[in-house]
Amino acid sequence: MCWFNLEEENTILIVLAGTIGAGKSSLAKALGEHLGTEVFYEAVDNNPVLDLYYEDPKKYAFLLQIYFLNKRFESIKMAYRQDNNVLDRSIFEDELFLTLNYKNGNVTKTELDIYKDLLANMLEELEGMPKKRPDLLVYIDVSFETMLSRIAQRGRSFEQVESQPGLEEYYNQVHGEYPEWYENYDVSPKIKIDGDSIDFVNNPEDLEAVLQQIDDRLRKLDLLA
Ligand SMILES: Nc1ncnc2c1ncn2[C@@H]1O[C@H](COP(=O)(O)OP(=O)(O)OP(=O)(O)O)[C@@H](O)[C@H]1O
Ligand SMILES: Nc1nc(=O)c2ncn([C@H]3C[C@H](O)[C@@H](CO)O3)c2[nH]1
Repeated sequence: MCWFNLEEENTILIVLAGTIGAGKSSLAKALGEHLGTEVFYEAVDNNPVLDLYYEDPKKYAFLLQIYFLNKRFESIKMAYRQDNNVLDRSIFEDELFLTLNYKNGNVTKTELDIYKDLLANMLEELEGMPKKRPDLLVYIDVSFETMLSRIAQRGRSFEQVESQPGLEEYYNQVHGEYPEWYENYDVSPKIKIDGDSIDFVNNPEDLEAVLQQIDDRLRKLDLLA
């Protein structure tokens, strides 16, 4: 497999997108192996705010958004500077969570405005970098039922609906935001993967088919030999 980019910098940057539990980290890992390159995972395990947010979203929403924004900015800056890269959720998805937090009364209008200003400022900085945007966004689409079962299967304690029934409505909201977000995403070419029927985690043939689908798209974009 030969990866090369005919564009600026000789690199390929793929970003993964999709709702909670869609399979982004899993596919990012597989793509990283396929590409033979680094994967920038979302900051979850050492995140000092995430579990607090799930306990008390009103208190911690703004802090969590700033935390993720900072981490995502750091990751994409590094990815833009390095060779081929895969990003498990990117800065372009940040506003989706922020807007939902605003709708739910977890951040104030002032916090929303300050955050949006900061995000715009950061995105402007990225425009000044040698590589200006991802080469491809891979969106994993799953049904709400699949989302819930994957969250349960993965088993992060603070995400479990069993211990906090109110979370089901939050997950429904997050899930509901994604179709429009994907339609409106126009920063780079994009591709949608059916994460319900394709088991790229346990079925090697399904994984091969997904990688093939992504390779084909990269070829059409003249990014892959
Ligand atoms: N296509 C799939 N088929 C079967 N199982 C899957 C699939 N995708 C993911 N899973 C499983 O679902 C769970 C969640 O996957 P993963 O952590 O990759 O999701 P994620 O999109 O990165 O989630 P988050 O948004 O919370 O970071 C894991 O247990 C994973 O093994
Ligand atoms: N509120 C909020 N804002 C974000 O920007 C954001 N990004 C990710 N997450 C949550 C979802 C998963 O539980 C977990 C891993 O994706 O982290 C977020 N939560």
